Amino acid sequence: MDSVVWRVLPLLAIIVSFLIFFYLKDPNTAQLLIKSSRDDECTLLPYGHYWISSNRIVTPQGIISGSVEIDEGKIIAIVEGYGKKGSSKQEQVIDYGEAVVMPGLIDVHVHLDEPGRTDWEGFLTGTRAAAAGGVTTVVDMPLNNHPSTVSKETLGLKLDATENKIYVDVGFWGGLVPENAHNTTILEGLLSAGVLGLKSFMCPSGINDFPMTTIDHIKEGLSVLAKYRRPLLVHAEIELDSKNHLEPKDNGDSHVYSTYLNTRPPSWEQGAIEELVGVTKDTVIGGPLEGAHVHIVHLSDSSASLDLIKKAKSRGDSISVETCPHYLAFSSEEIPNEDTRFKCSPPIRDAFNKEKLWEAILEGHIDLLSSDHSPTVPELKLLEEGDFLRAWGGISSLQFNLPVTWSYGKKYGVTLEQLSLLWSKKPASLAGLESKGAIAVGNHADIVVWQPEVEFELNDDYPVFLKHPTLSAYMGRRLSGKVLDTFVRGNLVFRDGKHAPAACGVPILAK
Ligand SMILES: NC(=O)NC(NC(N)=O)C(=O)[O-]
Ligand SMILES: [Zn+2]
Ligand SMILES: [Zn+2]
Repeated sequence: MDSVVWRVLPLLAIIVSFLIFFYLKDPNTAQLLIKSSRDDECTLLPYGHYWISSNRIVTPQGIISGSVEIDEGKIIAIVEGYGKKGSSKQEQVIDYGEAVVMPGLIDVHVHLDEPGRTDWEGFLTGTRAAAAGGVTTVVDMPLNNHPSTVSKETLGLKLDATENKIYVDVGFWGGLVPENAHNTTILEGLLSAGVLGLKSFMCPSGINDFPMTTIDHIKEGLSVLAKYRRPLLVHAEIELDSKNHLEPKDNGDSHVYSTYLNTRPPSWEQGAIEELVGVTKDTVIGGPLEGAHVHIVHLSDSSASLDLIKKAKSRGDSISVETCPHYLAFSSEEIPNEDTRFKCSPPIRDAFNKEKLWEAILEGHIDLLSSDHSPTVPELKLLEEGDFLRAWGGISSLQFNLPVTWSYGKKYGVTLEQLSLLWSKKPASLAGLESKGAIAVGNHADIVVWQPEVEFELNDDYPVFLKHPTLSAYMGRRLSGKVLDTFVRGNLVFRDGKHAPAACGVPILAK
């Protein structure tokens, strides 16, 4: 008898390890570190196999009336025809009626500031805010946390810090800085450790251990990235003229927004993008940098800068661009004196610029949206002093992505399908998340359910989960588009102002 057991045991071990391997292996380009045991605390639902019904489900094939079947965190069927289900068995159905069922938002530009600056934000507060806003995946920027994420070791610190603290899935960009641009071993170490791509600044970042890169550093970075087929995200502003970098006393009243606006003219964006498109010409198919991709973050200038990007795209360069809700919601004319909540770089420009950004979005020249959520502590935002030149630059907005872009976009005719491309499908493809970004069979059940027609006031009674709600430029606004429920890989992580008891988001690493 004993000898039989000893013969069967190794066989069993092999079978079990095969099963574990296939369970953990995600068909994505990027891999999720999925926990092996199902934890009831991860979801507000008492079941894991269920149907979601609605009259407005946004799918890649258009808006349908029907039901989505979810099991074990995945979408396993989509059936057209409201009220119909795929099987006759008694099953759990969540009927949302007229509420919109859309893929969860993927925000590829957030600064969660952990480890090192959890007084600014943090994984816990940041991802709770994300879940409350229907954002099911965020990709965290490599700076504002301390130390910056510029090596395999510093990525390791970030991964450790996520433990039991993330309510949505979180990927990571690594930093391209002069030190690693010149050292392929460090850079490849960082890429092999799983960052989804790199990010660099063409002007000072405001963070000491995240120095800016020149176009030569960028070229070196791109030649490594070409091999990994991952993108480089660039903060594209160049300090062109030192005259623009005046001290407050020389440059008008620092409590007036236009004083700050004049320090960062559109020519700064244009100058940086000119240098970039001089390099992206080599990313065309058959070019020496084929496989590399440049993504311009937070575009504000909708004139010459955008024209350069359009031209580069039309000749086949691998280049894309994002803009952010604050450039689409606000204009410089309406920013009150001393209201430093609106300070960011590149700056929010005039109303004409904003109109042209919307036009570019609707015509498909801007590929995607991101929040560039970049909070700090109220003291550094200088809310009391109201000094635009000395205040921290960064807008706090992660929880409001969907209602803001819907509320301000409606009058330009933005559709639900366009929002879902801009906030889910395109960001997923930039970050290499093949099983996310669309309501499609086989994908992760990452879903937001919301009511576009319901209006609300962002006042002190509104449940805001950001660490420092007072910093957000959206407070006090009336918005439309209320998030009801948020699902992350089938877990109901947020409903009716409440989060699931446990934080069961997972880190996403590139393979
Ligand atoms: N260090 C930052 O967070 N900077 C950010 N600040 C902004 N956008 O004002 C950014 O993304 O450039
Ligand atoms: Zn930036
Ligand atoms: Zn940023």
